Amino acid sequence: MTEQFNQQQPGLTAGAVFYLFGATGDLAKRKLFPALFSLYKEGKLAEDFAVVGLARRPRTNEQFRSDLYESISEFCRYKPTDSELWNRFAQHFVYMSLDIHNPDGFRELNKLSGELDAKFGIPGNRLFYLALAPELFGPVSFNLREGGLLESKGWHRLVIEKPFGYDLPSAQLLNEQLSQVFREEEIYRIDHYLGKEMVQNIEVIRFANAFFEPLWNNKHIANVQITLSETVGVEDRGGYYDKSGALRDMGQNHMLQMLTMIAMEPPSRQHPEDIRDEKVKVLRSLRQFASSDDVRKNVIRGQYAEGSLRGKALPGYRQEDSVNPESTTETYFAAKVFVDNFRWAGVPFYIRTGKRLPVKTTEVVIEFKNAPDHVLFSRKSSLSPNLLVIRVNPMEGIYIKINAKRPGSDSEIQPVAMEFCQSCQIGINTPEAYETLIHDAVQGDSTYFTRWDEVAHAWTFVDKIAAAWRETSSDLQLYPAGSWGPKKSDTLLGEDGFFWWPVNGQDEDNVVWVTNSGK
Ligand SMILES: NC(=O)C1=CN([C@@H]2O[C@H](COP(=O)(O)OP(=O)(O)OC[C@H]3O[C@@H](n4cnc5c(N)ncnc54)[C@H](OP(=O)(O)O)[C@@H]3O)[C@@H](O)[C@H]2O)C=CC1
Ligand SMILES: O=C1O[C@H](COP(=O)(O)O)[C@@H](O)[C@H](O)[C@H]1O
Repeated sequence: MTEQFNQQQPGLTAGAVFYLFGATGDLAKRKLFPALFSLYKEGKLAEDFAVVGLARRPRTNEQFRSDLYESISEFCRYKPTDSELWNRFAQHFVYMSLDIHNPDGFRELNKLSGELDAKFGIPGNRLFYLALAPELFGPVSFNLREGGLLESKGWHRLVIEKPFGYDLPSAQLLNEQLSQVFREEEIYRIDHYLGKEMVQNIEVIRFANAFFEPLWNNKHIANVQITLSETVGVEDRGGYYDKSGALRDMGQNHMLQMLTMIAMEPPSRQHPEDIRDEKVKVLRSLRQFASSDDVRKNVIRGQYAEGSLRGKALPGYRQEDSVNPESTTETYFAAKVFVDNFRWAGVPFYIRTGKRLPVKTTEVVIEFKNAPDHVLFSRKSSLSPNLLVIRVNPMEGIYIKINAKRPGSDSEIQPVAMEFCQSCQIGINTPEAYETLIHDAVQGDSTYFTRWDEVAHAWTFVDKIAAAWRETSSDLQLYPAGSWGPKKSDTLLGEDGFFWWPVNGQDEDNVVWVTNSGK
């Protein structure tokens, strides 16, 4: 059956069996179960679905449903207080103990699937969600085929979690394995940042506003700043993180994806492939670092040492569980990146991410070039650049900074901020990224999933940095936990005459706040 983007029934899901591999894991508990409940509660999941939880440890259906209840009570934006709704929802869930390496188990799973199709009136549609360690992605795919699970009449889709490889060669190997079983259009590679409301909003802000769209180029934009800062350390993921580091964990995927959304050309149609084609063009236009020196000059890396945040003492990265006490893995990086195409020639994109920074925030700042210093303005004050700030997370909204006359003064200019806080207005009703993405996958809409060529181009870019870093770790800077990372990342902008604009949560002086609520 040819995979198609289902545009006929927006909002409604075609019935499917969801196979949740890794059903006893952290991701299922914190994100996937809550997402399914929210979709059900909002009527985006009809009654013709079933979920099979799969992992090795034994669980009865009752135990599994009780795990489900706990997870939803703790992590979902809706609570399971309506017992009739809860019971209806829970009866769609069953559990089967299965080791990925056991082909007989997959044949049994196929039998169970037929029973679920019949019970819930499902037309053979199958969505395989792999919330598993990446080395299991290949074996699961082969066993799905061997077990006969891909022989049903309906569609078959594979949703896979990051990381998609460790570098380009390992990603290629993984892709070759998956391609032996699934076609590219059946593979949905998750990048949960693409499911975030404000990341999806970037396209609308850019293309639906007459006062941004004409200015969106190197004639008017001085620089772009993308910050993904976290207050948490590595928590209990030290084993994974120590092999990955910030560049692979956040840079290769979330940061480059956000950059493509900012920099891409308008797609010719609102179709997944057209949008992804435009994103690929941006990735292809990224200026590759020419040498290891070039990397060291333009990419700053750091690792948190002991420090404190809001009065709480924090350990250094090397003291964290499952981390090598002599580790040189970066928990922070900042880079100056160029998109070498006609629109963006000469505009620096500064990107940074780090753990144990003072504030949890994801923001994009578009800094516009100043208007000419007019004789009227230059006497009493200098102009501050206009800013458009897209706040992605945890606060969602838009903030614009413009210049206005200081009331009562002659021609004194002051910066004035206007803010639209989406999350303040919509509150808990903002869908979680995983809800949006699961819904899209069931609909067959792959717009906000990463296509293989995007992944490959992103690895090509990142591998050059990683290779330079492997040569020596002498450029790794330690920064105290709770600080804004290595001082050298300020120099990255300073040498171009710019600085990191304060993000939400940092104080900004001399700004008058005019919010959408008028307060
Ligand atoms: N947790 C998170 O916040 C995020 C996770 N991810 C990605 O999601 C994936 C899952 O992560 P996470 O949930 O944290 O991992 P966990 O280690 O918490 O869970 C792993 C799951 O895999 C199951 N499992 C392991 N080996 C086998 C096997 N041989 N056969 C069957 N099941 C097996 C485990 O169950 P059992 O032991 O019972 O078999 C468990 O349910 C990873 O790829 C991770 O990188 C991505 C972004 C965020
Ligand atoms: O993918 C990942 O993202 C989280 C940050 O996600 P957010 O939605 O909370 O901003 C990060 O903590 C984790 O290390 C990384 O694997």
